[in-house]
Parts: sequence; structure tokens; C-alpha cells
Amino acid sequence: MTLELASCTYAYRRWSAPVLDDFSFTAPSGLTILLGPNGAGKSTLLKLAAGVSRPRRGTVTFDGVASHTKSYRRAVAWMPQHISPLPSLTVREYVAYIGWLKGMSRSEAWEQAAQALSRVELDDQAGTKTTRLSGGQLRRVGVAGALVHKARILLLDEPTAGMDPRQRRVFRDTLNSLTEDVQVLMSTHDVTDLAEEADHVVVVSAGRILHAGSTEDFLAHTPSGSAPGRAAEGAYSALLGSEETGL
Ligand SMILES: Nc1ncnc2c1ncn2[C@@H]1O[C@H](COP(=O)(O)OP(=O)(O)OP(=O)(O)O)[C@@H](O)[C@H]1O
Repeated sequence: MTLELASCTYAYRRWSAPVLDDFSFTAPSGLTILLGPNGAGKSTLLKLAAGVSRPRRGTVTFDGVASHTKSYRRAVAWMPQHISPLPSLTVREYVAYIGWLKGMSRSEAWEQAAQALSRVELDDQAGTKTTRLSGGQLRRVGVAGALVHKARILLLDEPTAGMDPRQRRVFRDTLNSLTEDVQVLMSTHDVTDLAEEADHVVVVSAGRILHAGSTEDFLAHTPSGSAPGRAAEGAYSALLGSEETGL
């Protein structure tokens, strides 16, 4: 089960400098945390991996299947950084709509939407219009949208941003409850409480991979004398050197 970006070049505008240039990346198994300062290219990487943006050059594949195909879309879930509420849709309709877009039948999408909402503790808001939700609730709708169609890889762009501490815990429990064959690649600025739970850590800076390896490898960069509980933060800062850490 391999999601692979091979020699991808991507720019937002025709004449602007590429954000990712000849960029190659293979998503590791398990849970991978994507770190990097603001503007490093994390969201761009996730959008290419999700197939919502197409590289100017290079290929994006999942087990050899190209990213513009229906089976790729079904296998790969994406939670964008910015979730836009849809005024006419309730929370359950919104999540079911994502399932339907991913190729589920209407009835299956409707059924699975209820289950996905219960996993993010939003069952009681199922009938609420998405425009009436708080920022943190909307993030949870985004997570439910990524869970609804039982994808084989979840690409989550800052899923915990704006979530309260209880909901961060629920989110971590949700990740832990995923079956072993589901891969997760998620960007975050929340280094401290997530790096220890990840199998792999990838650090991106200025469109380049600065570090990719096991969490253990990542934490080996922790400077001696780091305060207890700040090991991940220390490792991240050490890897970025004097650059802006974006923490
Ligand atoms: N829609 C856009 N149009 C033009 N440039 C963009 C657009 N989105 C991102 N960029 C640029 O692409 C680069 C990478 O942005 P990206 O959003 O991938 O970074 P990021 O690592 O996800 O940052 P953050 O941590 O702030 O979310 C930045 O220089 C940014 O200004």
C-alpha cells in the first residue's frame, strides 16, 4: 500500500516559482506527522497527494493507480486546512455528501455519515446547519468527512487546530482505533502532544524534506538538557536550526 509522489513540480501560478520542485515522497505506513514552518509546503504536498491539485511535472500514485482516477479518490481521504461550511446542508448531509462524492451510494453515505459523526462526538449536531458550527466543531466535521468512506489513507491538514483539549483526546482515540491497514499522514504545528504517538515524522522546510524517519530518529535530535515534555519541540527546533520554527 504505497502513496507516492515521484519528481513532482507544482506552482500555484503559471509563472511563479514552484512551491515543490522535483519533489519525491513515499508515505510511510502507520501514522506520519508532517511538520514544518508556515509556508513550508505541507498543505501543497497534501493537496497533491489527495489528487485535488495536479503536479505540473511528475506523478502521484497509490499502489500504481494515478491520482485523477475514481479508484484513487475512493482510496484516499483528504481533510483540507480550511473547511468551508455549506449554508444549505446540515452536518450529516455535509458528511454524507463527501461520501457520495467519493463514490458511495446515497444510502451508504447517509448511513456511514452517522457513524463517522459519532466517532467525533458530533451525533447531537447531525441536524444542525454547518454554518452554525464553531471553528473547532467544523474541524471535527472535517475529520468525519475523512472517515466516512473508509479510505485506505487519510490525509489530514492540521486536524486538531482549534479543537479543545477533550476533543483532541477524542481525536487521538479515533486515530488509535483505526485498523492497522489504514495509513494517516497529518500536518500539525502541535509537536508536543503528537510526535510521541506517531510512527514517523517528516519535516518539510521551503519545499524540501529536511528529515524523514521514525519518531525515534526524530527524537534523537532532541538537544540534551531539553525540559521534560519538550523533547519533540527541541528536536524540531534543532532540525530547523536557526530557521523560523513555526511552533
Ligand atoms: N492558493 C495559493 N496561491 C498562491 N500561493 C499559495 C497558495 N497556497 C499556498 N501558497 C504558497 O505556497 C507556499 C506553501 O504553502 P502551503 O500552504 O503549502 O504551506 P504550509 O506548510 O501548509 O503552511 P502553513 O503551516 O502556514 O499551513 C507558500 O509560499 C504559500 O504562500
